[in-house]
This record gives sequence, structure tokens and C-alpha cells, in this order.
Amino acid sequence: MEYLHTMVRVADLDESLAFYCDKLGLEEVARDDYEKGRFTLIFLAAPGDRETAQESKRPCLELTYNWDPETYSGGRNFGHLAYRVDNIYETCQRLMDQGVTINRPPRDGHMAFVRSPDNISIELLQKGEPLEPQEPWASMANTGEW
Ligand SMILES: C[C@@H](O)C(=O)SC[C@H](NC(=O)CC[C@H](N)C(=O)O)C(=O)NCC(=O)O
Ligand code: NI
Repeated sequence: MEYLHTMVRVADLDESLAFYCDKLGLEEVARDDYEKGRFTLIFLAAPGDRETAQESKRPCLELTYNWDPETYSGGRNFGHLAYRVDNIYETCQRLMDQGVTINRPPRDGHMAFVRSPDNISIELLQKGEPLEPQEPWASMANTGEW
């Protein structure tokens, strides 16, 4: 058995691609429009997974965009998507510069959380050992739910 993808439904495709690709840094590896079902599926991969994902659409995040508007709510049982990053301070600074709220700042040099436009929780983990605590991150407060 192999892990393939996690699917999340998105209300605004352009807004979601701006967040997941332009800001978070994921890359589109596949896109399928389904006229009959009136939806689009887009498979996104982290740069480190690109080669594997281009061949087999795994490991991926699958965005489902239903052409007819729906209200997505609840789903408290869904926790988060997690990505490992080379430098969590640089990643959070880049996201913050692009207007993303760092809901749980990387005070420990190891873990941070942000939210997607559809309020999906995204965990960012430092690759290898935690970085030395440094400002402004060490004294930043949490913002809302992470
Ligand atoms: C391609 C493969 O990875 C899929 O996940 S297709 C699964 C299929 N998706 C849809 O029909 C998308 C549109 C639908 N309106 C929806 O929002 O799910 C499906 O069976 N989805 C049902 C589900 O519970 O995921
Ligand atoms: Ni799927």
C-alpha cells in the first residue's frame, strides 16, 4: 500500500492556487476538468516530491473545485497538512511578507502553523534539528486557531 494524496475542497480556485503555489511553494503536477461532474481536480506537489509526483500523482495534495458554489463547514476531525521546510524562519517570513498570518509562530525553531483560504490548517516543520530561537519569532504570540 502507498500513500497517494489528501484531498481538500476549495471554494475559490484562484485564491487557493495563489496560497498553495505562489505563497506556500507547491507545484501543479496535474489538472483534470470534469464537465459532466462540473468540477476540477488539481494535484499539487512539494518541490522535493516533484519528480515522483509528475510520474504518479503521489505524494500530492488534491484540490477539488466544484464549479457550483457550495458551503464547506465542519470537518473538525480533519487536522492538518504537514510539510517539512529547509528553514522555517525564512519560510514564515516569506509567507508573512505575502500577507499570510502565522497562526502559530516558530518560537521553538521547529514548528509553525498557517491556514489556507478555506481555513485548512498547514503544519510547517523544520528539517533536521530545531533552529536556534531568534526574534521576532521567539516572542511572537499565537493568532487564533492553528
Ligand atoms: C481522482 C481521485 O483522486 C479522486 O479523488 S476522484 C473522487 C471523486 N471526486 C469528486 O467527485 C469531486 C467532485 C465532488 N463533487 C466532490 O466534491 O467530492 C469522489 O468520489 N469524491 C467523493 C469524496 O467523498 O471525495
Ligand atoms: Ni482523490
